[in-house]
Amino acid sequence: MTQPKIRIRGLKKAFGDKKVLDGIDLDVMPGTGMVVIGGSGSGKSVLIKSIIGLVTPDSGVIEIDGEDVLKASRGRARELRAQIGMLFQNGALFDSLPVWENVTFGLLAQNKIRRSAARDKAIEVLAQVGLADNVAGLSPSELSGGMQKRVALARAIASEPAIMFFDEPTTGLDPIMGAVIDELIVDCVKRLGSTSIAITHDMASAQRIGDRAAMLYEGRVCWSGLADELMTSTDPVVDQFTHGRPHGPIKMALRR
Ligand SMILES: Nc1ncnc2c1ncn2[C@@H]1O[C@H](COP(=O)(O)OP(=O)(O)OP(=O)(O)O)[C@@H](O)[C@H]1O
Repeated sequence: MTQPKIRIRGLKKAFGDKKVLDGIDLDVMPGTGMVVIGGSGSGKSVLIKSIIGLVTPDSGVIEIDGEDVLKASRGRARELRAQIGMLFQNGALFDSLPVWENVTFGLLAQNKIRRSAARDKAIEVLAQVGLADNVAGLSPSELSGGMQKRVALARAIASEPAIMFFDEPTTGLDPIMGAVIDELIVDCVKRLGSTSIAITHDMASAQRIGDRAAMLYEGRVCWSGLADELMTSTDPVVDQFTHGRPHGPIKMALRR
């Protein structure tokens, strides 16, 4: 049987008395794309942050290539996590640095590239996301939202990561630019043969970039299946969420 690239079992995380993750089980098979959906505050970001090491879970297992990063030595956990490239929701670009330095930031920080070669490398990666040479010297603040997403994607793929995480990659983009970014994501992931996890609220995007999908609800994966089945699922929670129905099993915490 093929070993999952990422295997999560019984993952729990509470903040104070608030149980955010309450026993997450998830398998992501090598070379496949998993989309994680769920309401605001359902723990999608906490899940991703637990995998990349920004949040320390209370208990559970997070295996990468069959090794539990939560039990591994600090050095080994860092090695396993070094395979991960991340596209943050807001791009997380540094306005104080030109685009080329943003793109090669991780490579320079890990001494994977000489500074003298960084600009050429950035131009090469920028071309893969459809950006011209002259963008390399600009500040991120001079770019449109769509171009910033492309730069952030270029940074995420620069180290050719075996695993890629995308946190709401199309949020804030118009529908056409959203579809263009999704196409770039699918192309990049396919070219690199990477395994991916994407968080999204955009069902069209979920179906474009995901092979499989998992829905978080009440701290657990309440449903998982093919991304193509998201809109036709008869699961009442998935049906309410994907169609944005105001009434159903999901009770929204309304502010008074
Ligand atoms: N460091 C933290 N300290 C305290 N509470 C936190 C912390 N990080 C997350 N939370 C809480 O955990 C819950 C889940 O947050 P998370 O960001 O994972 O939600 P999400 O599903 O990604 O939501 P959204 O779709 O709105 O981005 C929220 O109630 C949030 O307030």
